[in-house]
Amino acid sequence: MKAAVLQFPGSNCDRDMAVALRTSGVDVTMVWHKETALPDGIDVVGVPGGFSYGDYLRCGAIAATSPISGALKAHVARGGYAFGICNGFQVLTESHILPGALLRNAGLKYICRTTPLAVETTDSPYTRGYSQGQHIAIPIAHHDGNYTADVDTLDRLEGEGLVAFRYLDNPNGSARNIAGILSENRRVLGMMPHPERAFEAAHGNEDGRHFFSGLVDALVSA
Ligand SMILES: NC(=O)CC[C@H](N)C(=O)O
Repeated sequence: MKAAVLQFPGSNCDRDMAVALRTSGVDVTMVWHKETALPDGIDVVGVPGGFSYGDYLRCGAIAATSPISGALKAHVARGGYAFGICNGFQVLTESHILPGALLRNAGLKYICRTTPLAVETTDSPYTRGYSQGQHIAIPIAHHDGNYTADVDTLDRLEGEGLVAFRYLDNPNGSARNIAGILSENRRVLGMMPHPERAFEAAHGNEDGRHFFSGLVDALVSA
């Protein structure tokens, strides 16, 4: 199984994402933002966390117009798999690959801590490694994690079971406690918490491991 991990100037979770994927058995190629094509035979694209382009304009807004973003949009339009963590989620909403937007945290502060989540659906490659309703603890580190969308979109996401994760403590003011969502075809996921930072014993928490092992199981059997 092959993955591409995108790298923008200011990405800082790209190597963590690659380590989590590689440790899960995935062949990973790092792809610089100036590339206009993804490597051949890619099964999934990872859009990592960080501060792409210094968070200028809005988090993820400039990355959404970078050369590689055209290839990402084409990959998703073809039904390809992709996931964005934190700044990656912001890139996916700014690219209009996923609906809604990530606003400044309600408390106006950067928050860096581990937060409890509920797994809202197991019907996706990213969440199938968990059980329905399972409570997990995953680190967050962001200042713009306050998920918002219009009421119709929020109703649709909930009605179609496209909310992947919900905060149990809503640290940032997100609408309906949403921490992560899926695309309509369930092949694209965006989430603010960082499963790659809770991946191995040295992290003191391995709750993020099943995100990657579930993805590998799903795509190997796809
Ligand atoms: N860890 C991250 O990816 C942070 C995303 C973004 N820079 C924010 O602070 O909201």
